Amino acid sequence: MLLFSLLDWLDFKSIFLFIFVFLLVVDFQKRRNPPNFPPGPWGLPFVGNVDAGFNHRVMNKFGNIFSVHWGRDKVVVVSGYKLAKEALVTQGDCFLDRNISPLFDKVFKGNGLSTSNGYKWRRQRHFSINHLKNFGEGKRTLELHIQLESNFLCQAFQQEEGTRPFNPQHIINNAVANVIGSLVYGKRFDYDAADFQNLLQRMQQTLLLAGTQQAQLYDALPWLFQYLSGPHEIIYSNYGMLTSFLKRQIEKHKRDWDPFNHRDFIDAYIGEIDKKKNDAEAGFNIENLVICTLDLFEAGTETMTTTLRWLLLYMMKYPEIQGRCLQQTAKYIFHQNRLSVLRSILPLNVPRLCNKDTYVGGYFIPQGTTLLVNLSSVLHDWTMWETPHRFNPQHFLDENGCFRKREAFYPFSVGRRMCLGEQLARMELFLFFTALLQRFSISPVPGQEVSFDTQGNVILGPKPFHICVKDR
Ligand code: HEM
Repeated sequence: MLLFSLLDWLDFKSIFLFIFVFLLVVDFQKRRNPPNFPPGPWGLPFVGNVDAGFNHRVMNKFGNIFSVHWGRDKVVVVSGYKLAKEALVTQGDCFLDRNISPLFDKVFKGNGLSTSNGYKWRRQRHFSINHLKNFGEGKRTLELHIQLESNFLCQAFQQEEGTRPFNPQHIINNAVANVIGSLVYGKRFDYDAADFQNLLQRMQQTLLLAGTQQAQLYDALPWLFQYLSGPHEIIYSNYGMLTSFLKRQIEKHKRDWDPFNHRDFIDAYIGEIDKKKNDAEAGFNIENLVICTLDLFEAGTETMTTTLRWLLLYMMKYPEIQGRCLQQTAKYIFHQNRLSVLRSILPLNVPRLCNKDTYVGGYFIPQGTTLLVNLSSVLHDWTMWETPHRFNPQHFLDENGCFRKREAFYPFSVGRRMCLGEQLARMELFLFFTALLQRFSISPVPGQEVSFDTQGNVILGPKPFHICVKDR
């Protein structure tokens, strides 16, 4: 009896061992790189180089081009101005598509602006850029919205004025969300509206969780991790809330839609659904409208909040630069609306997928490879900047104090898939920043060092901090 059970057990053990070895061999075969593929560090079986510590900061030590494995994907990472430009501009057409991770694919399903590809992406992007232009530069209404919102922002700072330190994050977040909200669904929310605050906090939480090691593991082995608990559950519940909020806005717009008066993005998009009803491939439908609005809302809120928070930190750290900004109505930092803060808040671009065999930096990149560009490394490239690791507004000024354009200014990325909201972002940063600076002097909490410690992997923000403001 005992012998039989032992044999049974041995059998089970050997079958298990056989399957494990077999899977290891398959995994090894799958990971074998073609000749002249960029070299890279060895990763663990099945999950590859998934590691929360493996972010843009440690990437530099592997050289300007290297490869890693992230679960199912072979990923090539390029750094430095020369290679980033080659990949994003010269070879840009080979890397036009996005590689959407399983975690996000479940929500976006090939829709939206940052997560669609091919003809659908081209039509959606073209429509959105036109819309931003008409509401922004053309009609000037967007500028008015921003100015109106900057009054609310200053009022909120005013309430905190004096010696009481406060964390400006949620006020700024609400202000920038209101700008994108006025553009997308034509509405702003007060800074003490609890439901809206909750929504914004969930959006922040989602981006922080998306950069964690557990989220990377989900992407490496989605078939396993979808049955286990982890951050993906919170991420999906947050997206559920966000999309319900946007669906409610869309429903309201549908009810009182007027073909002769398009107040915002949703109105214009509903009109486009009708115009494009014979072109299903272009993807103009309500499902896609939800995802496009989600995309604009997400892409245009946390990025802006984080940049403005960095600006406040730099102003506190360098009071003499704050003084010079004020004298020159902030043109010292923002000449011709150009953001000259040497920080890449999105250290890596949104992953691209190679759509045909090509070469970058002499290395072979086969179709199907994922490309990541280390944008942060371009902003810290020794060959392009005089003092790449110092906050130095002189980088953008010539010897006569006039603005000079810099080739390696890549925070919005470059090429056909670069940031769609760059013009809006520049206008908004300029107007918010100058409004705050003209009204208040900004200083650190007495006795506290200004810290540039960061948090987040997807968006690189400062850790929460407090400021003191005083009426000028
Ligand atoms: C300081 C502010 C911002 C920064 C630094 C920034 C940066 C970026 C970067 C690096 C990308 C990825 C480009 C690539 O893959 O090569 C991107 C994409 C995108 N951004 Fe921004 N962004 C900012 C503000 C905004 C705003 C305000 C909007 C909304 C209007 C926006 C909408 C988008 C969209 C929709 C995409 C996806 C574009 C596509 O895939 O075709 N961004 N942004």
